[in-house]
Amino acid sequence: MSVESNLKPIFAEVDNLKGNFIDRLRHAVEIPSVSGDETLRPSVVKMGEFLKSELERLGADEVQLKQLGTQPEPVAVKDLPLPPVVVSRFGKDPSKKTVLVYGHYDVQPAAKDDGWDTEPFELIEKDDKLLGRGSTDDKGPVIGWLNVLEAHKKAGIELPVNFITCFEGMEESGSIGLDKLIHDEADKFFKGVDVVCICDNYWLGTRKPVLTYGLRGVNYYQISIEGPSADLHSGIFGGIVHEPMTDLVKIMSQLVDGDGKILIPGVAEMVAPVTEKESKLYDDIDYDAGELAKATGAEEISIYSDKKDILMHRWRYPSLSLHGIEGAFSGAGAKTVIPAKVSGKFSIRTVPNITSEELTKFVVDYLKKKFDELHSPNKFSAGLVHDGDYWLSDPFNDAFTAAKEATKLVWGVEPDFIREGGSIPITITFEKELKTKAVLLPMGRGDDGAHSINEKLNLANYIGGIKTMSAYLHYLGK
Ligand SMILES: C[C@H](N)C(=O)N[C@@H](Cc1c[nH]cn1)C(=O)O
Ligand SMILES: [Zn+2]
Ligand SMILES: [Zn+2]
Repeated sequence: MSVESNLKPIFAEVDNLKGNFIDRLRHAVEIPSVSGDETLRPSVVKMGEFLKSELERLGADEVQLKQLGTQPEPVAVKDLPLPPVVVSRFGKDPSKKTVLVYGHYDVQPAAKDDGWDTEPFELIEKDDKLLGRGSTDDKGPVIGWLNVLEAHKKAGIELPVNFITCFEGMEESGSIGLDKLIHDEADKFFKGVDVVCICDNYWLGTRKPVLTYGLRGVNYYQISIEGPSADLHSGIFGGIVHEPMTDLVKIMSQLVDGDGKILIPGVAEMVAPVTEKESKLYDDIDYDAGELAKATGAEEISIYSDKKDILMHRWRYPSLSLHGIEGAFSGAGAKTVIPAKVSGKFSIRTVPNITSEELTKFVVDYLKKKFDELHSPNKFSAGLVHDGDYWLSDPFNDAFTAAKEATKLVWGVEPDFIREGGSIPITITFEKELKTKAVLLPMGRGDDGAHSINEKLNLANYIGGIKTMSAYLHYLGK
């Protein structure tokens, strides 16, 4: 039978089971598995357990919750258990290829007060969209793989490949512990993997499907400044003490300028120069510069207006973003406090040929120099919180060719091959440790609002994504 005729009954089941698939995602979204919030760690664990029970129900030959020990410093809660990695296996036929699918079941924080129109941990169906935290990043795709298994089962069609899952619960917090697990399991649970398929990014725009062959890395830093032993009244102490927050803001303001230029010496010099061949690749990408305004919801905030400039600065140049200040007053009202200890958080998205070690040296030396220039008596410390490498692959290998065929079958167009500005640091670890290749097959759209308020997944992308994932397995296995 041809791939296409094998897929027909599976696609029919995907359409039939739409309601069940939405309910499965609803259940997942209702578990607030925020890895960055230590108080919600039990929910992250619960989400891992939910996936395990679903995989068992779907007939896995083996499902394990791999424990990763406790979370290393900095943590507020001592001996905080890391969420388990959910590994499972369907089939072990030596005549078939083996595909490992990776996804993450943790999510970014979300609160209605941040400006959401609906409760973030409730799945709302509205205007053919599924709204809720994690709908696109990354519960939709993770649950999508479970749905692929169910559609095969209901259609009575055997999986065309051996299928392994690796679903983690710490991706949004640096994938702590996963590198070691992959290393330890390379010759055990993950032995013989031919392709790693990752569905954890998005189309570039809203109309055309894409396949992704490059990611930026990310280095996350924290600067802490500590002065008085407790917060102080600014009427009593303002003007007569060195304030930690003032020191911190001065330092943070010297990291990047208003045009996105990183002010830390040495960083720009590490970036690989643009070749003529690379420069030409951007010309053919289907991207309208106007999509940037739509995706941000603001007309005038983009630094660049030219398509090539936008894409290059998103994919192949580093960027530095300031994320927040822990310990600072941030509520409503007008509290007149001098915070005693504040920690500034920022990250740098990395690209070829930046190395994490060299970058961290440049960053920490610069931060120390800037603090010394303040002549402040406050206590200063700075360091790397977590890092993960950039990734670049060959979009013409057989793993990408199967993904291209699957995409074309489902969406009726050839996908664009793109890079991505975000980071999935574990991609490179899989490739190195399992001596294999990875493919990024995104489910959601560029305007899904991952990490933002009102995160959504279009129903068409959810259902089309499940069909594309199914087709991918069949083209790969043929
Ligand atoms: C692209 C992916 N869905 C994602 O959102 N990755 C995160 C990874 C990360 C690293 N530190 C914290 N989160 C990202 O790119 O921010
Ligand atoms: Zn993600
Ligand atoms: Zn994310």
